[in-house]
Amino acid sequence: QSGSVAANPEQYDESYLCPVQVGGQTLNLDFDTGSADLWVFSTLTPASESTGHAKYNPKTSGKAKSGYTWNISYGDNSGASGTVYADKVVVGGVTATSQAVEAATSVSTQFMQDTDNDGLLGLAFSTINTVQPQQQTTFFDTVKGTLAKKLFTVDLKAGTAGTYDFGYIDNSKYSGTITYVPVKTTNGFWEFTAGAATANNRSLGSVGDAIADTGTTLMYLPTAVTSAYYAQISGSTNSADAGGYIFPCDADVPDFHIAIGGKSFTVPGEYINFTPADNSGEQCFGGIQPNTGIGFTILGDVFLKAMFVVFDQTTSAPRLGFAAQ
Ligand SMILES: C[C@H](Cc1ccc(C(C)(C)C)cc1)[C@H](NN)c1nnnn1Cc1ccc2c(c1)OCO2
Repeated sequence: QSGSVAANPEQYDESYLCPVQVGGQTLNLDFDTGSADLWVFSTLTPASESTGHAKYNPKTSGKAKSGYTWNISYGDNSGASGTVYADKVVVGGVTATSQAVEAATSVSTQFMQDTDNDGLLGLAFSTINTVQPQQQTTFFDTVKGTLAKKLFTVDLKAGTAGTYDFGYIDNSKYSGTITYVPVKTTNGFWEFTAGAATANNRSLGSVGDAIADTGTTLMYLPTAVTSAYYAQISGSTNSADAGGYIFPCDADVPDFHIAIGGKSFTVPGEYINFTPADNSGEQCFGGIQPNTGIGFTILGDVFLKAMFVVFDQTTSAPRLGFAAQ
């Protein structure tokens, strides 16, 4: 089988939500290549924590996996936990007849507050799934064997709907050729080595080991690369108040170029002029921030929305394919 689902951006492209049928109920989920749990707001989530969210009702067709629990905490200190059901999950027509659906019985305030978000659908490697006593497979791993090709592609866009395609590569969605690089799976992420970064024809240094993470909004780069980039924007500062680098909204924000597999890819400066940093709208928050304290270099949505990316498990060695949109 194969299929395609829309990826709808929230305001400022903070995250992208995709309609998914879970036990026959449609929920808008944040597809996350940087985590491996499919969890949803549910009728088991206290009303005080779930107003405004679509909820999964396991009573309709879910089969309880008794004694199974899950508990996830994300790098931004948000998190959720709950119990586990097996149910039918359909994404863009691709059907998992019995997928582990992790029903939330508790969610952190960040999730309560984002009422567009009805849960996450993890697309990292199942080795980092949090279900106990027995780890469960991601949606992709559950359906992989039934897909025309064991891959999915990600085509996020700036300020408009993109797509996640499962089982095929749509050649109309990218320009030029796809450049493939090997993936290191030991940490459970789609982790690869990126190369030299430049802006205004000046070297910013090497980006190095990085993860392709659709669930992260921004790019979190090595501090040396980040400071070298902002040295090119007059008036930019790393503001503890704002929580990162900001600059005058009318600044000339240079394009960011990154070498992957020997090819150069461009993130337009306008994607890096990310959002107003304050109500005055005078200062703007950068789409590139330092990876301090995160432990990984993360190429999130600001990077991904300039690219067409193939998450490929067609061979025993997973790989990532990159092309310009
Ligand atoms: C943060 C997301 C996971 C998430 C998504 C959405 C949300 C809200 C809907 C409530 C807005 C919270 C959480 C990411 N996914 N791979 C993730 N999950 N675990 N680590 N990361 C990457 C990281 C780690 C640390 C960081 C960060 C990023 O941004 C700022 O500091």
